[in-house]
Amino acid sequence: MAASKILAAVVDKRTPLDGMLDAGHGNPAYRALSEADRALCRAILNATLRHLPRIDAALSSMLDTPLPEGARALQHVLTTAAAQILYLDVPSHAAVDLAVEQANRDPRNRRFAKLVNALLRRMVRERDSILEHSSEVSPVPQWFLKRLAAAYGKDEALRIAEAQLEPAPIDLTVKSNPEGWAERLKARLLPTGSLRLAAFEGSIPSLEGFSEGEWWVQDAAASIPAKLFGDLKGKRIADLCAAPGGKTAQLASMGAEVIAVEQSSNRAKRLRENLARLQLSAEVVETDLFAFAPSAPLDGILLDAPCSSTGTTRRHPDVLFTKGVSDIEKLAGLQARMVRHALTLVKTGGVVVFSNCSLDPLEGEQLIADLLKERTDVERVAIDPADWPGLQAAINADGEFRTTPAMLPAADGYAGGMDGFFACILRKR
Ligand SMILES: C[S@@+](CC[C@H](N)C(=O)[O-])C[C@H]1O[C@@H](n2cnc3c(N)ncnc32)[C@H](O)[C@@H]1O
Repeated sequence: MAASKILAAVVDKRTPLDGMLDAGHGNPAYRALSEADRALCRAILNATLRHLPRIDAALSSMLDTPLPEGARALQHVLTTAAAQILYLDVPSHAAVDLAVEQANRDPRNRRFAKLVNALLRRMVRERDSILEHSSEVSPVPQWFLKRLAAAYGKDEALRIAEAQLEPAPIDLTVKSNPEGWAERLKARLLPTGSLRLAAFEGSIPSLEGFSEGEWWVQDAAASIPAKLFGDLKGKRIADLCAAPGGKTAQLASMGAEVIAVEQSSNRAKRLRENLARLQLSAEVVETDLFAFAPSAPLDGILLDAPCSSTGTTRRHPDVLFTKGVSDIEKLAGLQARMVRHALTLVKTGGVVVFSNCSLDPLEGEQLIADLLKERTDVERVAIDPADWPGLQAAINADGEFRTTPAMLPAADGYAGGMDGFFACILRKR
């Protein structure tokens, strides 16, 4: 019940999923559920959104005539039931019964209850053949597949789209001794220096080293930008979009004097809490970065800018339904202004590391190419693939990092993939 309502808010109103699944302030239908039902609701929503184009295709191939325009609520009931039948390890008959009950409960949909029953029962019977044919349908919405194909070519676009069907594994960044922690946590040491946990369902805080602040959760790709600074001992660095603080923590543990700038006070609170657990220190400044004025020019800036987040669809499958091309264009414009502002805050010879978790060149390669065309006082410092063994394929011809979920093959029983990230180094001449 809650799942189909929340799905409606994502798909019809473009409401991001995270906020609605917040235990304190989330959607009332979700908050009314028990812990176990909340977990099931999250699993249903993630499976539904991850496979939505394929579920929609399967449902419409089984309907002689499309559902009427006014039956959106019914469509969401069917889609969440189909996700359970096709992609979740839950009893199919319970999913069918619940969907029929939901149709009966809503006066607008009551007349469709028999259809819901027949359609979903057929889906249970034909499950294997539906799944077999599902690969004929793009796993991501067409608008996104088109943008991926234009940027990466058709074959790579499909590999990236397929990779986003897998939930992201959990990666950790450790303060020190990655080999030792890999052994203790039975994790795989990745070429980024991150640790990847084996399939994990427990609670993160119960893992060894969490309460001692020895590590934090951070996708392998997200750990790359801070590492691009090299030696940071004694350097003054501002992290301009800092919360929840994964990169601030890296900069602080690399020995920098860090100013963490964050405009959202809720997120700044989380950043402070995270730093406290990790026993790392940074000056936290709660402000819009455009109003941030350090007392003296800085040695460096990390600008991990707000973006369309299309590189994080493995963990946020709602992104492809809440964001679109106009958001990418708008965010690219904001990032272009942010990076120009960041360049005013560093000293001559200082660097700005620019990064974000978008897969779209408009927010990465293109944005930097436009900046370099316009500014002769800024140069790009090429990242040397020889410094990044195992990640050479993620460094483009211009010396920028471009990771995608299709990179980093699975190995030794550990999942593959990493977030889509763009990162580059700019130096002020
Ligand atoms: C992609 S997240 C940053 C993630 C962070 N760097 C990390 O590694 O944990 C972007 C952050 O920038 C903040 N932000 C967005 N616009 C901002 C602005 N104009 N000034 C300061 N912070 C901003 C958002 O509130 C959000 O916390």
